[in-house]
Amino acid sequence: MSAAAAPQAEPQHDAGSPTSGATGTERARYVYLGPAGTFTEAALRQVPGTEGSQCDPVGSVITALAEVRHGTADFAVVPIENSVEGGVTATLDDIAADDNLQIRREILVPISFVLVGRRQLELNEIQTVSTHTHGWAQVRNWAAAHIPQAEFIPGNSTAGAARGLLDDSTTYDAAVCAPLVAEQTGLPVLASAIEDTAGAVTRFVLVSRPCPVPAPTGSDKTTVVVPLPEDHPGALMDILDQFSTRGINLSRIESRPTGAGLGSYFFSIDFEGHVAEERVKAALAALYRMIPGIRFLGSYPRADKLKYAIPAHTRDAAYRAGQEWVAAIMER
Ligand SMILES: O=C(O)C(=O)C[C@]1(C(=O)O)C=C[C@@H](O)C=C1
Repeated sequence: MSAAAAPQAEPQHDAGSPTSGATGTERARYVYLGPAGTFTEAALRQVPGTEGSQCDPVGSVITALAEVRHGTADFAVVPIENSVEGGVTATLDDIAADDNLQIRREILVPISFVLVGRRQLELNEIQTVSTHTHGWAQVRNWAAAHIPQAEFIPGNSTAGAARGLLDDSTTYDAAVCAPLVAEQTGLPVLASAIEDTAGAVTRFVLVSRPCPVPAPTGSDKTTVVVPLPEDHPGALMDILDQFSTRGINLSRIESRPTGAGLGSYFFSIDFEGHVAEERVKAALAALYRMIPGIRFLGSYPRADKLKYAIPAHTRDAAYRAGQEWVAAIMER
């Protein structure tokens, strides 16, 4: 099926999809980085159709993606990018590892943190504080100013760190988490709105096994993974050229080590546009000719529904006009 002809596959309609792993009578199973109260759960709750579905917390991003790969879950919601701290490397690396996953939609969650304690404590009494490393990175200036004596203990998630305080055997004094977790647990809030950057946002993605690409909405994003070719001077410039020459705007590009050795990298790239657009097809085909190891991770609707401008000479109509002109020459 061509991408353009593919139906708009909203996740709530996926239960009957042969690629979703669930049949028409089964409920789809969603997994997310838990426990209850993580920002990832807040992202999951924004996905239409999750209300009547089985939604299970798991211990890590890697576990969530593995469940989808192995077909024990239909969908995973995982964090991919934070407006302050950048890419979530566990997600970027794992999602790029093979062709068994596809991004179906993106979800944006505003981020604000509170400091909760095992009991009511003065800030200068806190010796140890736990949270997710990405959470810590977003409050580190506040921590340096207000609890400089506190040692950071990395946790699997913000909510996991906070819920750990309910356990008598936990040794740390405080945790950084979402305000909702303080409400859910009743843990005392020692400080509020402690994020270093007001208005921070984390971007999450809903991931399934590969399936037909949803139809373009006119406000879409595409994610690809491009290995950095060896012995190709100017490779990055040549990669970027494929986008710029076709008027395609990148919204994220990050280089990540492949793990195969020093100097071995791949680029994780998001750009504005949908694989059904002629300019995007042309760019992807050109990249494939240059770097056959390129991976397509999905075209999906933008969460902010922002319409982007497509330069006139790279619109589908312009591509068609060009193709017709060449065809007319061949028919002379
Ligand atoms: O620990 C959580 O609550 C998460 O959902 C993970 C996560 C992340 O990986 O960035 C999500 C949003 C916040 O930026 C901090 C942590």
